Amino acid sequence: MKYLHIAVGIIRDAQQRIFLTQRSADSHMANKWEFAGGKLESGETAEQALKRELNEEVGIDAISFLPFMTIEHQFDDRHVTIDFFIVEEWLGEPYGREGQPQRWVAQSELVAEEFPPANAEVIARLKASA
Ligand SMILES: Nc1nc2c([nH]c(=O)n2[C@H]2C[C@H](O)[C@@H](COP(=O)(O)OP(=O)(O)OP(=O)(O)O)O2)c(=O)[nH]1
Ligand SMILES: [Mg+2]
Repeated sequence: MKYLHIAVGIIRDAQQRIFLTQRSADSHMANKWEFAGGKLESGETAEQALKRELNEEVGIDAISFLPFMTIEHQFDDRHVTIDFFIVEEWLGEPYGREGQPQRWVAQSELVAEEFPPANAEVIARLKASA
């Protein structure tokens, strides 16, 4: 079993819209929509990984972010711990820097089925507070 620690950013603008990107067709959870982020590298904190991944994947420099929740999820082939952060201040304009499709969605209109199953509780909490 693989054990992975992931840091992801829920990028939210002043109109309460959230920035999503689509996972590639050849990745785990292929074609699902996600919050940008990825695996912690050795020696990194979740916050450091978050900043690095947001720069690599969506081209922004995160200025301030707050922990939102941590989820443990068992997939068939891996166990993941995901630290979700709300990101509300950044430099630059987010875009799919690795060529991945992107979109902004109103927080109240997020659809849980579009995301990996690990995200269900996070989506429910975001919608409940929208
Ligand atoms: N980024 C992200 N990953 C998620 C979310 N929900 C969820 O279950 N995951 C899972 C999918 C993957 O198994 C893992 C994230 O790994 P990743 O493939 O993005 O890792 P990475 O960016 O470091 O990519 P790589 O270097 O392995 O290509 O977490 C989410 O909302 N965002
Ligand atoms: Mg990633």
